[in-house]
Amino acid sequence: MSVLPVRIAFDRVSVEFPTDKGPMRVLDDVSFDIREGEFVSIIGPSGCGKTTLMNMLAGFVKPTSGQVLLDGKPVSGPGPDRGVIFQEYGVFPWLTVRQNIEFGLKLSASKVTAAERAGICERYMRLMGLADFANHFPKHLSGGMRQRLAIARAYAVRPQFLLMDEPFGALDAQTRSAMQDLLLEVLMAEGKTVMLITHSVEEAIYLSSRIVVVTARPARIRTIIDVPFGYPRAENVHEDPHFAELRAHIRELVMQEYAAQARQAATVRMSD
Ligand SMILES: Nc1ncnc2c1ncn2[C@@H]1O[C@H](COP(=O)(O)OP(=O)(O)OP(=O)(O)O)[C@@H](O)[C@H]1O
Repeated sequence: MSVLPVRIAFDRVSVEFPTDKGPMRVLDDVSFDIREGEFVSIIGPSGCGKTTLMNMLAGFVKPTSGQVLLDGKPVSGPGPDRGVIFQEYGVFPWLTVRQNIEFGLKLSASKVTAAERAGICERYMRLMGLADFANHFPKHLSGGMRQRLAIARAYAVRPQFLLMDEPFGALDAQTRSAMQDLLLEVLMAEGKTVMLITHSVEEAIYLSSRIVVVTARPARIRTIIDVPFGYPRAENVHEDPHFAELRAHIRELVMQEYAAQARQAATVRMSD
């Protein structure tokens, strides 16, 4: 069996941010690779450093030590090869729904004609349930619709990499599940390499090929778990007994890290 190439490499990465009390270490010696076409989820306690990990890959934050490599080259800044979707709506309030989706396409290195652009726009507006709102501005959309617009904007550019930070966290359960299925469809059709941050163990197992569990801050790798389900992923995988076992196992690990975080916080309070 041929081994697919490594596209993303975190190589002994540490990050420290300056604070009033001196440098705060957020990531500590993190190393892992993501291969072509892999879907890797990152899961761990709140505030442990997951977004910082993604921000380095997106090119917004530089490591204090170690390096983040994209196809073997250190990340030097943001680029159109990486579609980034944040927790908070990444839409331009001064552009309509259609203009928001078209925006990235106009910038995109892969030149598309105006007719192709219009076609891609229509397709994503339809898929995201936004077709009737093409000429609306974001302020007239619900929070969930704005988030779907942000997702549509990222997908429309067809980036090689999708970097998603809790993209579905603010959506209602039904929309969240529809968005997960749509993401799997987009991946099947276009074959991307994905890094997803999520607080949902269920979501991580349903979507990923591997799950990286990170520790309480400073985030280190606690363990990396191979998800034993292939693609296209059957929707009823949720009912597989292995799914329940894996969910219980990962929940236990994450709970342990939350407990470690609470202990650390108590120690800091006592030493204040
Ligand atoms: N640019 C920055 N300057 C200073 N501190 C920062 C910066 N970015 C993040 N931090 C701090 O680093 C820590 C980790 O933040 P990060 O957003 O990476 O965590 P997270 O695991 O993604 O959290 P959550 O799950 O709650 O989104 C937090 O304490 C945060 O306040």
